Amino acid sequence: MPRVNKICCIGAGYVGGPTCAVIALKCPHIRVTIVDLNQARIDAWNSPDFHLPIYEPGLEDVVRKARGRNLFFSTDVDKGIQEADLIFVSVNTPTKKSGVGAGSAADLNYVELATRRIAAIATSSKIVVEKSTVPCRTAESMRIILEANSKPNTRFDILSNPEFLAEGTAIKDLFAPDRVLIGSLQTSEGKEACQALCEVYRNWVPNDKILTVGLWSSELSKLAANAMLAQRISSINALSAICEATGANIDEVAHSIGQDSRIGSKFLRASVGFGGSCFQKDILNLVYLSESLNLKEVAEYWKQVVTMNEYQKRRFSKRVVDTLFNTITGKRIAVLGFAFKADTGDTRESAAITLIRDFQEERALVNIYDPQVEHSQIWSDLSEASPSMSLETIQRQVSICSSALEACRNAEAVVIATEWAEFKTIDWQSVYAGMNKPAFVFDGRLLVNVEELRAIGFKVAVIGRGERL
Ligand SMILES: NC(=O)c1ccc[n+]([C@@H]2O[C@H](COP(=O)([O-])OP(=O)(O)OC[C@H]3O[C@@H](n4cnc5c(N)ncnc54)[C@H](O)[C@@H]3O)[C@@H](O)[C@H]2O)c1
Ligand SMILES: O=c1ccn([C@@H]2O[C@H](COP(=O)(O)OP(=O)(O)O[C@H]3O[C@H](CO)[C@@H](O)[C@H](O)[C@H]3O)[C@@H](O)[C@H]2O)c(=O)[nH]1
Repeated sequence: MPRVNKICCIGAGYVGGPTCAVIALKCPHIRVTIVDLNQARIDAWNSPDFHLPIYEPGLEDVVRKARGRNLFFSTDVDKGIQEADLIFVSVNTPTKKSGVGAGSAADLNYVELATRRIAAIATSSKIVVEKSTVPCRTAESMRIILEANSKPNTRFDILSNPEFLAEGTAIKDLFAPDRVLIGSLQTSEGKEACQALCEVYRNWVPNDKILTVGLWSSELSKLAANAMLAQRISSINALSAICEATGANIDEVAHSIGQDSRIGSKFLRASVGFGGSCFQKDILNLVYLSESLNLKEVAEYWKQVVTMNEYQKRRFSKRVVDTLFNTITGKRIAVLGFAFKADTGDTRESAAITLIRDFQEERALVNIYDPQVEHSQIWSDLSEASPSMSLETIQRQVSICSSALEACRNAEAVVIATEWAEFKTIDWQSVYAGMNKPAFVFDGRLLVNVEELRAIGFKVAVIGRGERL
């Protein structure tokens, strides 16, 4: 069995960075180099004050312990490839924006470029591990590219090792994963390569949590896991609409059904809609795969999960407008939270972006506060969401504030878009004093104590609760 001494990870993003930093920490005998074409990102990973490019609880501590010891960050992709005996491909696989499959298929250009680079540079045998989330059978395309371009006496074994970490809990998830999934060809060489990667994980993951399967099952399991998780959220959000219309309470409904051990209590939190770089992209990927396989009904089934999510976001912004007497023109709305979930600075597909765009279209004034998201990121997301508006126009309507209290000053309504823990301890009495009356709170994250806020004088609307404000 080949022994892994040197690992290279292509892609220093949300997955490559934390994943390989943890491998370096847990495997001091392995030299891990994370490479990326993006100089600014690598500089941030190497920054002397550990101002890392990603905010993730516990990540700085891991990087402090391993960087310079057996963990390195570099833009020298070729050297990283050349030296490694195992290479993770952890590049982005966004939804295609143009061409065949635009809007649903995964853009595999980055995976292909990285694969071609490996083929061009490698002069010794490598295990190439697909870490990015990809459609079923991508490993086959990678194998064909590598074999067609390989040098004499150089062999490539391809593995699929999808990542299941969630942002905000990435380090916790990597330290104690529910499972590590490794797919390989069921040949003796494929199984040997698989065992070599298993050995790496065995340094800290119990053996019974390391699952070895066929390549295609591994690739499909990743898409399936995200589709099932997102489907739960769309299901609970669909029920939240029924709650609002009937007077049932979604918290009580979620708790009641979650007690059934066959259903389970996790991932049943109604919200303003799921966001993040993965759920929508991966479901659309599954939809495209189903369509390409002529499985029209299967494609329609999964597509509905995304449709419901869009509906939930729209339903929420419409509720804000309807409640504020059918017009928000010229009214100030404080949006608390811009990240797609708590404990991350990531804003990809964040529901807050859609809400703010809807408020802008109604010509409201919007104050935003988020404890982690960079201001430049907010401006770039809002510009992308409203391509017909210049940044100057957007900035006449939208302000970024440095605290929740500041954002709420002179506002008519507060909208909670992200479940940051600090929003649970807001001094609502002071917020109320600074707002125009009647003062409204729209809780899209089931976060506030409704009775307490009503006692102060607020009118409170909560997702999945339809009682009078
Ligand atoms: N973000 C998550 O929580 C998460 C979790 C599990 C799986 N995934 C999957 O992992 C993959 C990576 O996601 P991410 O969030 O880390 O993306 P990301 O955009 O944060 O990082 C990808 C990095 O790859 C680099 N890159 C692209 N092509 C390159 C090349 N040819 N050579 C060197 N560097 C290159 C980019 O510059 C970028 O820094 C995706 O397929 C995603 O679906 C993401
Ligand atoms: O009960 C819930 C749980 C989550 N969410 C929302 O769903 C989105 C996604 O949350 P989460 O899954 O926690 O974060 P991600 O980082 O997107 O992680 C998902 O996507 C990753 C990328 O593929 C996978 O690796 C993870 O296993 C999978 O959980 C966020 O907007 C959450 O606010 C809800 O609305 N209700």
